[in-house]
Amino acid sequence: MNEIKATLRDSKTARWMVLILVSFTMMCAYYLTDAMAPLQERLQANLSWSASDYGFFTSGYGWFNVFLLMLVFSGMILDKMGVRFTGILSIGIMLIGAAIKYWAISGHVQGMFELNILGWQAISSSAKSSVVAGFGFAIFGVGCEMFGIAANKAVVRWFRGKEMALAIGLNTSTGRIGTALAMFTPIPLVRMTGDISAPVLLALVLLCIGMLVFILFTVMDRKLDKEDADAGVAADEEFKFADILEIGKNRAFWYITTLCVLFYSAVFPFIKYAVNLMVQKFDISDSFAGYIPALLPFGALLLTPVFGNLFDKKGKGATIMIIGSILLVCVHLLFSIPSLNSFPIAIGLVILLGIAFSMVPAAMWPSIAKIIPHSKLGTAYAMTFWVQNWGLMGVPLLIGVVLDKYCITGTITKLVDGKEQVITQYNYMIPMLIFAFFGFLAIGFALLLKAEDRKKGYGLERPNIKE
Ligand SMILES: NCCCC[C@H](N)C(=O)NCC(=O)O
Repeated sequence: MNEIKATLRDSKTARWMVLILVSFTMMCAYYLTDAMAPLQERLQANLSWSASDYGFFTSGYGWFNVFLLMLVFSGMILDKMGVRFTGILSIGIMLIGAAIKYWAISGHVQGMFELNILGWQAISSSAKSSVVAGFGFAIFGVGCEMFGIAANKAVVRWFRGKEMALAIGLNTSTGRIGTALAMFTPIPLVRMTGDISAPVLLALVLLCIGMLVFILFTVMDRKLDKEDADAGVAADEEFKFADILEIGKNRAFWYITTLCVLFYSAVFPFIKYAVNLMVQKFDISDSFAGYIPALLPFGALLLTPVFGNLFDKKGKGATIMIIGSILLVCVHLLFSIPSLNSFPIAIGLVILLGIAFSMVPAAMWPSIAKIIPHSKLGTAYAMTFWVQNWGLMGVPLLIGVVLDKYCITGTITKLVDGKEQVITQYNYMIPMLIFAFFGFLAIGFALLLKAEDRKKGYGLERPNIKE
C-alpha cells in the first residue's frame, strides 16, 4: 500500500503561519485603498476637489484593470508564474502607484485640468491633483487586485480539503482591518501632522513591511513545492487561453460574477462616501464620523470567518449569498429615507451592512473554487475581479457626478483644522437608492446561482469539510 507522506500543508501551525504572512500585506493594501475616504471634505478645502473630482480619483482604482485588461493579464501571470512571483510583482506595483498618489496629494500638483479637442471642452475641468492621484491609484489598483488573486490562490493551495472557506474568510477579514483603520486613523493623523497626505505615507511604509513579510511566505511556499514534488503531487497545469473560453462557458460562473459586481458596487463605493454621509446626514462630528463606517469592516472582520466556518461545516453557500443580498437592499433603502437620521439608526444600519458584507464574501470566494478546477482558479478569480472592477471604477464616479448634479442642498462655512472653509452639503437619498438597486439585482443573480447549483450539482449547498 502507498504511504501518503505528510507535507508542510498538513501542519496546522505552518498553514496558519502562511495565512498570517499572506494576510498582513492584504491589510496594508486595503488601508491604502480607503485612506482618503474620511478626507473627502478636506480634499475639497485643501485641493479644491469637487465631489466629481473625488469620484473621478476614486474610480482610478479600476482604470487600468478594466480598460487595459490588466486583471486578465494578472490572472495569466499568476497561473503561469505562480503565487510567489506574482505576489512580489504585485507589491512592487502597489508601491509605485502609492508613491505617485502621495506625490499628487502632498501639494506637488496644482491647477486645473481640461481636455480640449479642437476648441471643444471634452470633459469638465477637474483639479489636476485628482487626475494625477487617480493615475497613481490606477497603478496601485493593478497591484492590489493582482495581489488579491494571488493571495486567494495561495490560501486555496494551502487549505484545500481543510479549513478552506474559513481561511479565505480570515484572509478577507484581515483586509477589513485595513479598511477599518482607514476609516478612523486618517483624520487624527492629518490633524497631528497638518499634512493631508500623511495617511498615504504611512501606507507606503506599511507596504514596504508587507513586502518583507511576503518574502517570508515565499520561503515556506517553495519548501511546500519541493515536498509536493518529492511526494509526486502533480504541479498545477500552466495557463492556456482556452481556459478563459472554458470558464466563460460556465453559466454558474457568470451568475456568481454578476452577483459579485452588483454586491460589491453597493458596498465598496458606499464606503468611499460613508464618512461624509455620517457628517452630513446624521450630523456626526467630523472627528468622530469615521468610527461609525469603521464598524462595517470591523463587523465583517469578526463575522466573515464565522460564515466561512458555517459554509465549511454546514454548506448552504448559495443561501448565505441570497440572505446577505436581501440584507444589503434593506440597509440601503433605510439609509435613503431622509427622516431616519438619528445616531442609533446610523450605527444599527452600519452593523447590519457589516453582517451582509460578511455573508456574501464568505460564501462567494470559496464557491468559485467549487465551480472551477484549481488549475484555472487564478484565471477565474481574475475574470471575476475584472468584472467587479467595472463596478469599483464606475460606481464611485457615478455617485460623485450624481451628488454634484442632483443632490447639492447648499453650502456651509465651518472650521476645518483651524481654518474657515466653505463646504458643500449633499442629500444622499439618490445615491442610497442607486446602491439599493444594485443590491436588488444581486438578489436575482444569487437565486439564479442556487437554481443552477441544484441543476449541475456543484455542491454549493453542501459542506466543504467531510466530517
Ligand atoms: N479594498 C480593496 C478592494 C479589493 C477588491 C477585490 N477585488 C476583492 O473583492 N476582494 C475581496 C474582498 O471581499 O475584499
